[in-house]
Formats: sequence, structure tokens, C-alpha cells
Amino acid sequence: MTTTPERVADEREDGAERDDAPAGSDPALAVRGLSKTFGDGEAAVRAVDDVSLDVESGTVVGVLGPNGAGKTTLIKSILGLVVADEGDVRVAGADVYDDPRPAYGRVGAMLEGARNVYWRLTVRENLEYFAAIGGESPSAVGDRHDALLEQLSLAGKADETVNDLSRGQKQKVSLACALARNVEVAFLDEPTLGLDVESSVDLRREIRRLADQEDMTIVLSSHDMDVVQEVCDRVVIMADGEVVADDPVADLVDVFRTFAYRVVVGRTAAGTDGDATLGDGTATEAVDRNADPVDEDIRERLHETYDVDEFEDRGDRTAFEVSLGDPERFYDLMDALRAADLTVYEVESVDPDLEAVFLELTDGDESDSVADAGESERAARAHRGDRA
Ligand SMILES: Nc1ncnc2c1ncn2[C@@H]1O[C@H](COP(=O)(O)OP(=O)(O)OP(=O)(O)O)[C@@H](O)[C@H]1O
Repeated sequence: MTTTPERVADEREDGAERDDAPAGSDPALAVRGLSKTFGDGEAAVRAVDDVSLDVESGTVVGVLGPNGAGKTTLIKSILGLVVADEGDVRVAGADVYDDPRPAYGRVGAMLEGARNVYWRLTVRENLEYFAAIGGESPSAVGDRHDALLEQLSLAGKADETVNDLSRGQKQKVSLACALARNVEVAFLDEPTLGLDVESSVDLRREIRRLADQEDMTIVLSSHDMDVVQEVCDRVVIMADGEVVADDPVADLVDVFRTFAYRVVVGRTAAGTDGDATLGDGTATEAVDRNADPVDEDIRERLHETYDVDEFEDRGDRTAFEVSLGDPERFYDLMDALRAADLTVYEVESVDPDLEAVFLELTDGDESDSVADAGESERAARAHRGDRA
């Protein structure tokens, strides 16, 4: 699907309608016009506001949003744990309200981390229990349990009580329980929260494997942008109950690409006596080797011609960020710097990552972000500067 800034903007207004399901087949999950308001009158909170989305089989969708954006209410409404005021939800074509058994029979969920598993039972007993309450004979899914335990590095713990496991191991047991029977759609709320690096890697790998090899459809909420960027095919960003973006991760980042660079320059060592120019033939002041590498006149001219962020002087070098909008202008910039008697020592792309896009779309609410905020904020600033 082609993504444009206009499309992102349209979706903010139109409730993210999508129509990319193959003709004649039901999407694994279809949500239409889902809304939920808590409370009445002035105290009413519209936690989910007219949300629509289709998710195809084998897709991993990340739901992101600042605290209170409505992620949990959306997931709980889909699962029937919160009764929505309006809207329809279908799982593989089955309506969850009219036909809850076949619809929810295909669904697994990990909602409260390790709190939903039985700590006094062993790991394998938990898996058997969750398979049984899902209507499946534990013996029929024994192979599945072995595979899950293997993939999650829990095989050696199968006969230990959950109580005796580490926090990360408990969390992995929780995921395994959500998948203990043959589910087609899984909802995972913060699956990697609080995990050490190794456990998080196990879990990410398993999520991807389930989607790629078992065609499982996975909807996960996470505050960890790295997890979402690495594991998800698509990201839905919510703010104030609404979907503000719904796109493949790469497309979304592309929409906000500004061709921003961080450039480090210094005075060219030789042959610099005399006047320097800034690419347009206009002479600048004669070179003074004791002055800052980028003197005021050159700074002003750079500001006039390009979208340049603040200059940072570091001894005989100066760093600055510039957003070019068009990659072709990069070569003009390099020529201009050389013409101004500057040597370019470093150039680094600072185009936005998912975190920066998230900050942009949610009005910079980074309260729940755990990724590298410094880097991302810089990128977001570059983007904002480009549009100013
Ligand atoms: N049971 C409830 N009663 C009243 N208000 C609620 C209830 N559950 C959620 N809300 C409100 O609905 C809004 C959305 O909450 P929700 O928990 O869905 O957000 P979230 O995106 O999951 O947030 P977080 O990232 O903090 O978990 C919030 O303003 C919240 O206070």
C-alpha cells in the first residue's frame, strides 16, 4: 500500500478505514466502528473512538499509544472483556457477539503478564490446563507444548512449579499458556515488559516464528519501540481513543523522512587564504584561522538556504543538523560547504525512527517511551523543523 502524509492525515479523520483484504476471504480479525465510553456526563471518557481495522492472517500488528490512549480498552473490547458501546468484531468471519464460541475459540490472549498463570502448578500442567479450558485434549496438543517450551528455552523447566521460576521465565510461561491450544489470533499485552535481553530475544523470535511458520495473527501492545519495529509488520498508533496511524512500519517511517543529516565540519587546512564563498558565488569574509570554523556569515547563509538546526562548536570543528527534504539537495549542500572553505569530517543520517514518528503523531507524548529518547527527539525535531 502506498503511504503518503495525506493518507496518515485522512486516517486521523476517517477512523483508519482499510480495504486491503484479498477479495472473497475474511480477514483474521475485522474491527468496525468500535467505540467505548466510560462514565457519564462531564466525567465521561471516550476510551475507544470509532476504531476500525482489518488484520490479515500471519500478520503481527503492534498497537502503540501514550498512557490512556485506549490500547487496553480496544483489546479488551475485541476480546469481550469490556462491553463496547458500538461496533462489530469478527474473527475469521465469525461475529464475536452473535457467534462467540467459534470466534473466541480461535483466540488466545496474554493480558496481565504472569498473573494469569497458576504459580502452584508446573509449567506443563499450566499448558495442559489452558489447553483443556480452551476445549482441547491436552494429549492432542502435547507436541505443540513441547515445541513451545523448546522455542522459549523452557524445556528444562517443564516439570518445575511456576512459583520457582524467574520473572522472565514466568512471563514466557504466560505466553506459552496463551498459545497452549491451536489459536489463530493471539493478543499479547506488553509481552516483553520487564524481560532480560535474552528472554526478550526468545520471545520476539517466537512471536515472529508463530506468524511466519504457523500463519498466526498477532496483535501486541508494547511501549518498547524497538520490539515493535523489529517484530511487527504493521503498527497502529492510538491517541485519545482514535487511530492516528495504521501502516507498515517502514511506510510510516518513510512518510516522515526528511533526509536529515548531522554534519561535522572544520576549516579546510590549506589553500584557504582569501575570500570564501557559499556556493552562490557571494564572497564571505576572509578566512580567520582563530575564528570558529563556521563563522556568523556562513551560519546565516546556511540558515537562509537550508533548514539548519543549532550549531554546536567543538574546538576546531562545528556540528549541525540539516533537513533537506529532497535527497538531491545533499550534493548542493556538500558543494556549498566546500565552497565556504569547510571540510566535511562526518555526515550521519538522522532520519526519524518509529519512536520519532510516534512522538510526532501523539503530540510528543513520550511519557511511556523506553527507547533512546535523545536520538529520537532529535529526529522528531528535524522533522518538525522541516515542516515549519
Ligand atoms: N474501567 C474503567 N473505568 C473508567 N475509565 C477507564 C476504565 N478503563 C480505562 N479507562 C479510561 O479510558 C482511557 C483509556 O484507558 P486504557 O487503559 O485503554 O489506555 P491504554 O492506552 O491502555 O493506557 P496504558 O498505556 O496506560 O495502559 C483512560 O483515560 C482511562 O482512564
